[in-house]
Amino acid sequence: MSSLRNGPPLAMTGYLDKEGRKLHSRKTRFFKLKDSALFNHRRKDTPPTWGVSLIDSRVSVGNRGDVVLQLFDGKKIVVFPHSRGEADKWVEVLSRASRRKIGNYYGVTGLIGMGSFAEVRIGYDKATSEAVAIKVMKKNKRDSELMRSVECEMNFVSKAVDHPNVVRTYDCFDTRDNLFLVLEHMAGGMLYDVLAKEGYFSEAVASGIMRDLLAGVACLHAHDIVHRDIKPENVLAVRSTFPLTVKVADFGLADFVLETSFGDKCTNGMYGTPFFVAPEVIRGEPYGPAVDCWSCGVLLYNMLSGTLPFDGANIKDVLRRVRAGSYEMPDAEWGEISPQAKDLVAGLLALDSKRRLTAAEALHHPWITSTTLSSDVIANDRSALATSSRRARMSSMAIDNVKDALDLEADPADEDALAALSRGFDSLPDGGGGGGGDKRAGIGAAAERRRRHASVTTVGGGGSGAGGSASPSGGRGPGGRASAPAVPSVPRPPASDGDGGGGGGGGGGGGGGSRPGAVSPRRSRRTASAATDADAPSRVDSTPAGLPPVFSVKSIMARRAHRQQQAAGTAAAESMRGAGSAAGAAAQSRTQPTVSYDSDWD
Ligand SMILES: Nc1ncnc2c1ncn2[C@@H]1O[C@H](COP(=O)(O)OP(=O)(O)OP(=O)(O)O)[C@@H](O)[C@H]1O
Repeated sequence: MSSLRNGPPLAMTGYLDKEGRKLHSRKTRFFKLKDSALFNHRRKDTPPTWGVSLIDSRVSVGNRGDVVLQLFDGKKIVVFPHSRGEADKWVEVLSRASRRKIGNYYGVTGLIGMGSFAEVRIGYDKATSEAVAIKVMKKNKRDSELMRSVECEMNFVSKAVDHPNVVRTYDCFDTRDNLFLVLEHMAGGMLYDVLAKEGYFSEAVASGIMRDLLAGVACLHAHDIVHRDIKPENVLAVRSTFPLTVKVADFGLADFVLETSFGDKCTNGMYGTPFFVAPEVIRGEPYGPAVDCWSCGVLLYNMLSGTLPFDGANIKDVLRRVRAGSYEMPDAEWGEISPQAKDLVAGLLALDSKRRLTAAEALHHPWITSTTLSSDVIANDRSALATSSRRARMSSMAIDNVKDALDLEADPADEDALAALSRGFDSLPDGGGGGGGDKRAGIGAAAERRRRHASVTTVGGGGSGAGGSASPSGGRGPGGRASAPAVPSVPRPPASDGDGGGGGGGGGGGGGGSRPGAVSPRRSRRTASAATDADAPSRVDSTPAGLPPVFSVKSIMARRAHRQQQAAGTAAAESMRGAGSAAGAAAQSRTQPTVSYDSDWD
């Protein structure tokens, strides 16, 4: 935390004798200072009985060896430290706490956007006038998810990660009611909004973006941090002009990996976004940094083709496909894409996390290191990328329920619950970003694709890396390279708009340039199979042998609870219908601008 501009959040604890307000009797209490908030505990190990904000308070030393705190709202607290030295320390740190007001250092101008747990504002550093982004999380102790997110962000800040591809945290102010993170302002906004506006771009552009992303992820992993939520919305662009520089953002799900007795590094918990989540997370296994590499693979697949590798009619379907790890590379979208690019996708989407490329390995992949990638635009229209990003975001709300849905699978009595879940998923908005609601990158697109394309390459599934048959790079379907859709022959120049991000605009034209003939070395560590199959989604639905069963005591309890909720006619099914899940409803209510923190600024 030492790299923060105005110092790390303050921390101090100790027993003090507190003088009662009326009778002036003294009681020994444990006090905990957390940046600008002071908490009173009966004992060290009991929860706080009260907490006050010290911002704008006055701290003085009384003539009885006491420390007097005059709070901004007029209240007075008198405490007696147990020694003179202790008193000096408390006075010093409490005085600093009284000045830990974000408004003393940063000004705020407008709203950039709202996340599930935070709102992000644009602001400026009062000392330098430099633009900053200020993420405000309003603490709500009853919202355990939110509090966990606050904790993750704080833990991340404590690691003081400093890397050109990780969004910098300049400052952190932890008040009684809010957490303020002052971040490097990413003027380009969300990567996918920039790409969607561009519509068509080359492998060279995509490779540069992946290099940045992988470098950021590799740095996190080197610090033993697993991001756990790598998805398009969490990849931000420095500017919206090309060449793009992107950085990893949002550490609200980040966790530290622990060394297991087997020497593996792992964490656990059900987190992520269905389209981007790794199979080991769905299987409820302990997992590690490899989950981020999987998500990078999904993102790369999506960025190159404009479609998602694991798609389906509902979330359950999507997760089933993720769990099977089998995806297709239809020639219509992939025919034009180089074998090296496909090889990297396959390396990152290896079902077996131990055989998956690490971020550091991926950085050395020929498609990333090559300086001769084609700068001809790929004929896939990616103006719907922002749309797919938004849908992924909405669906992230439902993941806990989806786990239950997977568990419910075998029980016909729960069909209603599943139907409700599917309805919730299907009712997710298509989003409006960019190219006029092209659903190709969204839910249900897989089925549509299968209908349209007779020639596909199927990768993964039953046992990646099991011994290397054809690599996906070489495993084209019998139809060979499909001809690209007709597009204007002149490549579009890169957008030259100003900073500030942008909603996804229309696609625009693109040049269907020829690919360089280079062929990458094939990875031998995964299995790939070519197949021609226009209408056989079931192939990817089978769970590979060796996966643990999804039934658990927890799932049985969840199912029972679900039934009880249904019987009582309560919220579960309704909220799933409305927002994708019960969690969705809670998250939805969070999207209202509720943060009130005037006293911290003024
Ligand atoms: N450093 C930044 N610079 C510019 N914009 C940012 C920055 N950080 C976040 N944003 C934008 O602010 C908005 C909210 O971001 P936030 O990280 O809270 O949530 P999210 O990633 O969109 O969603 P969630 O937390 O629900 O996954 C997003 O539009 C995001 O692009």
